[in-house]
Amino acid sequence: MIEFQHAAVVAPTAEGATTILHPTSLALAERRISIIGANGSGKSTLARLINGVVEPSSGSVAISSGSERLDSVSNGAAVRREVGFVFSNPDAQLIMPTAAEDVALSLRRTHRDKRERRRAALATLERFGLAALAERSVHTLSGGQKQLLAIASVLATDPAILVADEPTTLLDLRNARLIGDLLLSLPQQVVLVTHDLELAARADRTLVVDAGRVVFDGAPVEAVAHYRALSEALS
Ligand SMILES: Nc1ncnc2c1ncn2[C@@H]1O[C@H](COP(=O)(O)OP(=O)(O)OP(=O)(O)O)[C@@H](O)[C@H]1O
Repeated sequence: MIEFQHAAVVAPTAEGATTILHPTSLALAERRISIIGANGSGKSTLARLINGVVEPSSGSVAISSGSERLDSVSNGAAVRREVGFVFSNPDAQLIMPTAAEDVALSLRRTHRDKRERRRAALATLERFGLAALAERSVHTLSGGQKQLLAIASVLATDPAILVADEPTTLLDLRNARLIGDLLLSLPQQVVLVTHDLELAARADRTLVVDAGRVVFDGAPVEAVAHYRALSEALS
């Protein structure tokens, strides 16, 4: 479960301070949650609060399971172990020379022994259909393969939650569908920020963000209709 309690984000600007996210309270328990909204509305900020990359200026964000509650600020390191994050551009995430080494890097904490770590990395690649690419330089992979590898690297340590910020934006139709299908079929709780309204509509619950506020929270099909109406009102 992801809990926002009056979480707000205010950023300093030359003119003073600007509110990026107004106080927001949410209890997110559904397995697949999508977040939609216009450019600059605050979706990434909302997503980044979940793993503590962005800290709330007031209020709190926490993940909980059973009686355990991990605050994104005071338990930041533990939260980041439980919340994997995938960006739209896999180049920002893939830092090792080969695919196998990149997955192994994610496993450095959980698998201290080098040979064990490599075995686990290869097993992860196998699980995502990437075994044949294990020794390939990540620079030679296609955009779709890179994104799949970035997701595999994040999921290698089996986080409880996966937050993906526009993971299909840079992909062609086929790869966008492939990655979208994969994300929605994961056993993890998935929070998906996307401009792909078809994909967003396949979630269990959808948040619509507008000008730093969650303006709709509910059934995906109704959320998409709400967002379309908002966009039309502006044009
Ligand atoms: N650290 C910061 N300082 C000042 N302004 C910021 C900061 N971070 C974000 N913003 C502003 O807050 C607003 C929301 O940004 P955010 O990245 O959350 O939007 P978004 O909905 O994810 O947009 P997009 O769809 O374009 O990725 C934007 O106007 C952005 O410029």
